[in-house]
Amino acid sequence: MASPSFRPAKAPDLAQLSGAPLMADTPGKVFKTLERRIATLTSQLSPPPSCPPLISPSIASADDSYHRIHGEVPMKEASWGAVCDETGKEFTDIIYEKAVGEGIAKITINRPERRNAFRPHTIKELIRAFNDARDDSAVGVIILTGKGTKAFCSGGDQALRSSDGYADFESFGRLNVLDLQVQIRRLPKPVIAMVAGYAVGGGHVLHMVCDLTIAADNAVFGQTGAKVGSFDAGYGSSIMSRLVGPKKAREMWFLSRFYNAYEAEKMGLVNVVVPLEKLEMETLNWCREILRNSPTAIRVLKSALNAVDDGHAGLQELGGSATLIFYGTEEANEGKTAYMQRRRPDFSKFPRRP
Ligand SMILES: CC(C)(COP(=O)(O)OP(=O)(O)OC[C@H]1O[C@@H](n2cnc3c(N)ncnc32)[C@H](O)[C@@H]1OP(=O)(O)O)[C@@H](O)C(=O)NCCC(=O)NCCSC(=O)CCC(=O)c1ccccc1C(=O)O
Repeated sequence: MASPSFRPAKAPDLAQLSGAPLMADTPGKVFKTLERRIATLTSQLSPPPSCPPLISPSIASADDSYHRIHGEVPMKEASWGAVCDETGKEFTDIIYEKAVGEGIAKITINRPERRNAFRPHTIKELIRAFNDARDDSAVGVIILTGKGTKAFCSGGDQALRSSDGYADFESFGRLNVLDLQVQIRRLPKPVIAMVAGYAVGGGHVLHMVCDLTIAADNAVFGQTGAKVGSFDAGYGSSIMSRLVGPKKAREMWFLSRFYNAYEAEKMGLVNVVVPLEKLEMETLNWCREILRNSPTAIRVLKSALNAVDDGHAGLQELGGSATLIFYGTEEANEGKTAYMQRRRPDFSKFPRRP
């Protein structure tokens, strides 16, 4: 992104400054008045001296012990291995891959001829892939993306929309994308939306429920519901309002406009915008940085960041992580062991910390 530049402060010409009283005054007074007016105009044209630059210099490679110890992650392509479904069959609507030797899974919506619009079957496959990635303890981060460069996802397949949801191979409709949203939100590993092209309608909601969004410079974001007769009154409204603020959220839903990647970044919808050709490399970088960090810290942080907004379900997720950690302690083990040995547990040696 180009660095913002302020217009240089240039001295205004005298014609601008000429006011009737100037001519009648003594030269000393005229000079002082001129000086004051120039100072006022100059202060309006140039940034105040203490104003920090809008883009702060990167400290990613600062020369301090923190950076010397942690260093930078290797910049290299991933080697992807395809994953079949649990019955050994190939997925049809998605591509599911894992990076060889790295804890990264990549799930790609594979309907580029429909701008990666999803049908119920697509969602069922996505749910199965996300379940697998959750259960695989070698996986620490999951990328969600769309096939090709034209679209991340254009929402529900409108050709399959009926009076009770979306119907493909069944005689009744479904809105099963809502189950997928909940699954991503509760999944105890970070999910990163890697967005090239359109992320609109239900596709826009999908990127919003992901933990992070890396956008290519060709990405386009927006809700179309008010134009196509649909709305997401769940996460699609509440998370958006949290991300961009209530006024902007109303604008996005009521007007159904599209926003380019830089506008989306400014609104807080995406974490970073990169050139299209660098999209996957940048996303891999973010994944690798996350993978260097404590998985338990990240698990608890994700549930903590969602807890208030997700109400009881959010607390349950956070509470589940607390129980998981507690089970690993001697104190918890004493309770279980005592039960198994049919004796009274002895918790006396465990501190009652302040
Ligand atoms: C995305 C576009 C802006 C791209 O425009 P363009 O590049 O010009 O391509 P097109 O020529 O329009 O499209 C190529 C091809 O793809 C077909 N297509 C694209 N999008 C869809 C779609 N969503 N459904 C069906 N088909 C689609 C298009 O028809 C073309 O096919 P041809 O055969 O070649 O003609 C533009 O395509 C566009 O505006 N698309 C529609 C975007 C949209 O309105 N999406 C639906 C929003 S509503 C929704 O997603 C609800 C989802 C949902 O299930 C839900 C319900 C209730 C609560 C919550 C949710 C939720 O959160 O998801």
